[in-house]
Amino acid sequence: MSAYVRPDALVIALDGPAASGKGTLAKKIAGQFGLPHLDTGLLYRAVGCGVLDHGGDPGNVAAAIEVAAKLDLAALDEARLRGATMGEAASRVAAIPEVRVVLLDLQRRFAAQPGGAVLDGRDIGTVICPDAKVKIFVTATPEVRAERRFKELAGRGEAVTFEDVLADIERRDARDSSRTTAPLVAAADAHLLDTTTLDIDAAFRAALDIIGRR
Ligand SMILES: Nc1ncnc2c1ncn2[C@@H]1O[C@H](COP(=O)(O)OP(=O)(O)O)[C@@H](O)[C@H]1O
Ligand SMILES: Nc1ccn([C@@H]2O[C@H](COP(=O)(O)OP(=O)(O)O)[C@@H](O)[C@H]2O)c(=O)n1
Repeated sequence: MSAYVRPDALVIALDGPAASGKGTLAKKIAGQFGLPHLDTGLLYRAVGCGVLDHGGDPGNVAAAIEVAAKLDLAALDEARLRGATMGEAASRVAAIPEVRVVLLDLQRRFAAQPGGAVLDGRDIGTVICPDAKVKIFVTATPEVRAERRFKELAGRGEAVTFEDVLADIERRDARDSSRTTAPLVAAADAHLLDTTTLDIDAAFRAALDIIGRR
């Protein structure tokens, strides 16, 4: 069952590949407009993490569905979920169509809050909120994205190399783009925002410009 979104609500959808900067932009946009923000990648990371914690394989359909069905948004351990191994596990459970079905309603209900909401992920503009007022597809070259994620993970004390991070990003992008259900693809009516040569402030200004032109 899909949630009813008021016609005057400002729903903003940001999608894009790993470490393109969509989460950073989504947070800043939500702050600017006083809207709630949902990082939908965290949901898939939490499912992957839950399966791993029970000693399971993220490719195990039954185990992933069971964890997804019991997901508690209030109990997400964000710091842990942002670790490199969780990104890979997330991408594997995210390729299971039944897991996506279980998480669909939760995301739509979040988007249906009275004033609107900002959601970031892979399929927000295409599947979760096809009627979003603004859709932005955030990209950057794989090398620049890997550099950003490498700095982030190294800053958290994770023992990673740039080469490992780049390989992880390319593997996840390929899996996310080629899966049959809700693949990573820009919605036909999304605005493309390439952040390769933009710092966070410049990317934020470009996003505000897109939103202002809606
Ligand atoms: N335009 C940018 N320039 C430089 N670093 C950025 C930019 N946007 C985001 N970052 C940094 O890159 C990393 C990944 O950004 P994040 O917003 O988490 O990406 P995503 O949500 O697309 O995976 C974070 O450490 C963030 O601070
Ligand atoms: N709406 C979404 C969000 C994330 N995901 C999956 O979850 C994984 C982790 O998403 P994320 O947004 O936390 O990853 P990063 O872009 O931050 O690296 C992605 O690689 C996707 O496989 C998805 O399928 N659909």
